[in-house]
Amino acid sequence: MTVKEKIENLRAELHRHNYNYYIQNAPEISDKEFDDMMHELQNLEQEHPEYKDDTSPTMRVGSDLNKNFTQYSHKYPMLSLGNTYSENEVAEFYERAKKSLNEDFEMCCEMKYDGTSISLTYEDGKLVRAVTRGDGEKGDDVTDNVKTIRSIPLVLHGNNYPKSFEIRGEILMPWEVFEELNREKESREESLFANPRNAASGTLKLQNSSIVASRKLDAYFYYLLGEELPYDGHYENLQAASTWGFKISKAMRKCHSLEEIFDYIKYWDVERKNLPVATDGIVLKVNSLKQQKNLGFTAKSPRWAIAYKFQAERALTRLNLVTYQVGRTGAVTPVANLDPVQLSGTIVKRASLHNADIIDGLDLHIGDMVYVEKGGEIIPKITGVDTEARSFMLGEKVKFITNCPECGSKLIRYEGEAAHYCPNETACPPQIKGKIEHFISRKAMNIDGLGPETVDMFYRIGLIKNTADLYKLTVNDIKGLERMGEKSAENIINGIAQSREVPFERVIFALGIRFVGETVAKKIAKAFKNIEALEKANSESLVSVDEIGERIAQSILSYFANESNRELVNQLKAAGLQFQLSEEDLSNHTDKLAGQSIVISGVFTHHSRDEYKDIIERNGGKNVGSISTKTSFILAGENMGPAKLEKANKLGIKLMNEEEFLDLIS
Ligand SMILES: NC(=O)c1ccc[n+]([C@@H]2O[C@H](COP(=O)([O-])OP(=O)(O)OC[C@H]3O[C@@H](n4cnc5c(N)ncnc54)[C@H](O)[C@@H]3O)[C@@H](O)[C@H]2O)c1
Ligand SMILES: [Zn+2]
Repeated sequence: MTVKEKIENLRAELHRHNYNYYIQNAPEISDKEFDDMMHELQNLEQEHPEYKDDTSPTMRVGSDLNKNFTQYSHKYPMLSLGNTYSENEVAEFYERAKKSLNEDFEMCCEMKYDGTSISLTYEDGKLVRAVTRGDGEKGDDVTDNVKTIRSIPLVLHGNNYPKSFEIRGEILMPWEVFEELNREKESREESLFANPRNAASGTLKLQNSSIVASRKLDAYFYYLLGEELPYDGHYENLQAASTWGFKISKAMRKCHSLEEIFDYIKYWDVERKNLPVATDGIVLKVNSLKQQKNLGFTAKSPRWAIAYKFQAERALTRLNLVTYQVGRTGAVTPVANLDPVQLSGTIVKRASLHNADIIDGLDLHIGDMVYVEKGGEIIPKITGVDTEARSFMLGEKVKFITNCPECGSKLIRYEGEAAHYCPNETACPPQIKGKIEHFISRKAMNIDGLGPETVDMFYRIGLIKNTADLYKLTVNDIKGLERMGEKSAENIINGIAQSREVPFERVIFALGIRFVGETVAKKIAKAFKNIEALEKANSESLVSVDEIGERIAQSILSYFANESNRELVNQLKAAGLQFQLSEEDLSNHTDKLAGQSIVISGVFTHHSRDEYKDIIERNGGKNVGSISTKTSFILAGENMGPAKLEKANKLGIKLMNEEEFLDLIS
């Protein structure tokens, strides 16, 4: 590989990881791995200025911009921080500042909170706007969501705050809330958040502020900006801000020597484990704003600050075996079986290896001594191999299996996906069981009294082979089976019978077509109205439905192209399930708002907000959370927020009152 290719590869990889991290909130690699790659690229670019490129990930802040929000330009750019994992580089940073300033200075040390950054603007003591970092130049306006965070003051205390200022800080999801949220997600078989930071930034970008409110976010503030701040000292300004009602960390301290700085680092590396929120390092800032100005900025970060990041806690242990799990979707996950080892308070015996690329990247061998890290995840993972510890006793190189461990089918890998899949959807045991479990789950057919264990048992003893078999069961078939009395048997059979009334959209969801979640199922039900029309749909008619792209369309097509899926649908139809919209649904639906994006704001008299949301959907419109150029109109009640009103005026978006709206759809 030439240097140029190496640089291009690194750039492409870093762009991809930025996207996974900031937009998808689902990183594939650890922060340390990301930072190491970034440093490698920085070094190469420095040695080879001939390959300079302004779009390189080294030149810009990773972007969280999301098309569902209105964007707002920052008055002062929101940058990242230079970071290091080495104490030597902290010392070098300190010496550089000392030399450039050439006068006395103080260094403010503070915790590096690991959440997502936010900029708040206050005017006359009131919160007027909350904007994410975005790409550093402009961010997403998330004011409505931020207003639900209780520790953020909407109105300031006292009266000695500047008339207009900006304050920046970190929005965080406390550990406790994060763990609870992931437990809930796990029980619903949804993918988990990798860490509280991704959970916080994902939550902040939700369209529904009431869900944001239920997630109990918190926030700490660490920069005050404006033309008329009370002090020249960063530390002093923040102490003032705490009297106005902002949450300012008690862990801030001004240091006057490198020794004091290292004491601070040592102390907090241990003590931070007792904090209720995640931290990933220490931030050092030259305290005087005047001196900060003298030191200035690079394209991406200030020269007067640096982040020292803590190493994630890790343990070293032996890899004994790699086993493979087949999930409900057929995805195959490699699992490392380890010599038990103590890590952050628990004993770890197994760790995820994610996919074949990760295994190859580690050059993993059986018997290797491997590093295990937890990094906020529920399942720990392997982050490295101690190659020095290899001896002649080393076992075989780990090779990803080629056939399904459950049914023997040859595994496949979809274009652009990291995972291997077993394609034998209709006969691979964990996939069948998984399909049935999904089918009976609460958001699908919601069959009372029937849980995964019972389904597992029915399958094991050959009572059911697919979801349609459920509808053939009788009380006599199942009473007397493992822990199954007459009463529970009747319950189950009743529950199954009642599920015949479950509406079409949930039946579609229950089929478990890849990529067809609850929302997509709803859209499909509305668009096609019955299963026959859906079976006949082609790629064109599918992608013309809102929120359905190529990937989902392909998946639906290949589902119905499969003979045994069509056969199953026929059996379910014969069993009496709802395979068309109800009369009521059909008569209630119109296309009057088709293609329109509508924002609801204010208080209403004729219907509640939720009723209006429903009315909009039933008439083919789309509810959106915040105003943008794509908004068709605003359904405006009384007391619409001033920020929203201003934005609507600025973008020239029409306001419609309740009566006008009801006229429109009547
Ligand atoms: N794992 C991955 O795939 C992946 C991908 C992209 C980025 N990342 C991680 O994200 C980092 C880049 O993110 P980033 O640009 O937000 O940088 P960063 O998180 O390393 O540091 C900058 C941020 O720190 C926050 N911060 C917390 N406490 C602070 C304080 N007291 N004072 C000032 N700022 C404080 C601010 O939000 C600021 O934007 C990378 O270094 C990497 O570790 C990981
Ligand atoms: Zn299989």
